[in-house]
Order: sequence, then structure tokens, then C-alpha cells
Amino acid sequence: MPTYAIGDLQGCHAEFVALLDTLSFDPRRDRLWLAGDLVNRGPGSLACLREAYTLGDAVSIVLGNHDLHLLAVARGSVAAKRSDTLGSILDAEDRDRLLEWLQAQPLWVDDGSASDQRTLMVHAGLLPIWSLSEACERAQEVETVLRSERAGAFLDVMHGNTPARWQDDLEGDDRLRAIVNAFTRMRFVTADGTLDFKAKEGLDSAPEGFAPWFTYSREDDPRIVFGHWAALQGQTPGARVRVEALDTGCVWGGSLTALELESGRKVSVPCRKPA
Ligand SMILES: Nc1ncnc2c1ncn2[C@@H]1O[C@H](COP(=O)(O)OP(=O)(O)OP(=O)(O)OP(=O)(O)OC[C@H]2O[C@@H](n3cnc4c(N)ncnc43)[C@H](O)[C@@H]2O)[C@@H](O)[C@H]1O
Repeated sequence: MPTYAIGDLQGCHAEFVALLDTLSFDPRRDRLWLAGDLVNRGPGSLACLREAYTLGDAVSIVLGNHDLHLLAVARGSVAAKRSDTLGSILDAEDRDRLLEWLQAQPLWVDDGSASDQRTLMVHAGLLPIWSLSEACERAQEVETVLRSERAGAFLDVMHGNTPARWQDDLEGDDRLRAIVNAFTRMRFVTADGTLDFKAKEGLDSAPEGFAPWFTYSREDDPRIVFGHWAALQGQTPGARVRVEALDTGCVWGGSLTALELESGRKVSVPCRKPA
């Protein structure tokens, strides 16, 4: 029963289907982890969402920034951006069922295995100053709100870059926004837990004083699989934690990659977008 972890689909449905075919993926036997950003930018967002929904218990998902953006747009909390490709979802007859399901997804997935085998999945990363138990609790704070009647009020104020620095005594919407940003938007961070929101390119785009989140060592040492950072092209040089970067930039003309968690084998299919 292999488990395959796949990075950001971003509406690349043809490639998603091709990758599952290449893996001979069978939902009755195999398991799938999707590292968030199932939708947006690519042409097949609705099909990706439906495909993941249909896989039922065979799939585990974490929410990415584009998934959360979809939830906020659908509610009218923020306007869609010109570059968004979310219209097919918003117009779909099954939109409510799909969005309700998406909103119930977590920010982190933990395979729960014994310490040196333990594997976690997050969309962007794990804030280096958080212990695993703190990270788990903070993810649950947001998940609880998203599954409650307070969800709409939070989605109304979710977007934003402040507070950029995590502090344990943050409260209310600021606290929830800081947690969302750490799990779903982080790339470069300072040693005191301040996030940068501008640099999106490769490792040489680090602002002064900031470093990739995975280059800070941790006392615990789980394997962390993550997406979000397409410019890494699946590489994490300088990593001081055990990480696997899964977003190989399919929507940007790269490829869609699956990591078989048990063996470490990687399988990719190329982007099918016409050049
Ligand atoms: N508080 C909040 N809560 C929830 N949602 C929020 C939020 N604030 C904002 N959002 C939402 O998040 C969404 C994204 O915002 P953006 O601000 O556009 O986010 P992004 O960093 O570009 O994220 P993305 O996930 O697209 O990154 P990727 O690496 O693929 O692409 C990044 C860059 O990498 C570049 N790139 C890709 N492949 C590359 C390669 N091989 N080499 C170099 N560069 C590459 C691309 O050109 C691109 O410019 C928006 O819808 C926004 O509204």
C-alpha cells in the first residue's frame, strides 16, 4: 500500500491524471497526499478539486494559500484577481459540496509513525521556532475556526502580511492570520520567526537577514514534505532538516512530481501546456 505525495496541482488536471496513470494509482490499495494549492493559475481547477474529492479516504490534503484564497473569493471576502482561474469552480453546480469539503481540510498532516520514520506534510513549511507539538496545536486553532460558524468572519480578514513576526501572545485574527501565513505562504524567515512575503524566486533571492525556513536546524527531526515554492525545482540545498520539496512548477511549465514516501522514489510527468 504505497503512499504518494504530490505537490501543487494548481489546476493542472491533465498532468494529475497522467501522473496517477503512470503510478498505476489504485485508491482501493494506495494512498495519496496532496500538498495543497489544488487550484488556481492552471486551466483545470474544477476538475482537480472534483478528482481529489472523489478519491475519498484514499487522499489526505493540506490547505495551500490558493485554496484559502478560493474560499475567501467564494464567500465574497476578497475579489478575484485577474490572474485567478477559479471561475469554473464558482459557477459549478456542485460548488457548495466541493467548497465545504475543502474548508474542512487541515493545515498539516502527520503520518503518526514512530519518531525516526515520522513524516509530516505542510503546504509552505514549518516555522523553525515552533516545536512539533506547538505547530500541531496552532494548525488546529485555524482548522477549528474554519470548521466553525466563525469561519466566514475569519475569511473576511485572513488576507494580509501582518503580523509578519510570530509571537506566542498574539491573539484573535492576528494570531490566526500569522498561523495561516506560516503554514501556507512562508519561504524566507529570520531566526526570530519573521516571515518575508516578497521574495518568491530561488534561494539567491533571500532578503538580507532571511534564510529559507528549512535551513534552520530543529531539535526534533521529522521528514517534512512541502509544496508552494516552485522556484526550488524540487531542490533544497543547505537544508538542516529532512525535507522534500514537492512543487516542481507544473503550472509554470515544469513538471508534476510524486514522491513515494516508503521508498523515496520520485516520478514526474511534464507540463502539457503548449509552449
Ligand atoms: N494571508 C493570506 N491568506 C491566504 N491566502 C493569501 C493570503 N495572502 C495572499 N493570499 C493569496 O495567495 C495567492 C498567491 O499569492 P501570491 O502573492 O501571488 O503568492 P505567490 O507567492 O506567488 O504564491 P504561489 O503559491 O503562486 O507561488 P509559486 O511558487 O507557484 O510561484 C511564485 C513565483 O515563482 C516563480 N517561479 C516559478 N517557477 C520558477 C522557476 N523554475 N524559477 C524561477 N522562478 C519560478 C513564478 O514566476 C512566480 O512568480 C493569491 O491568490 C493571494 O490572494
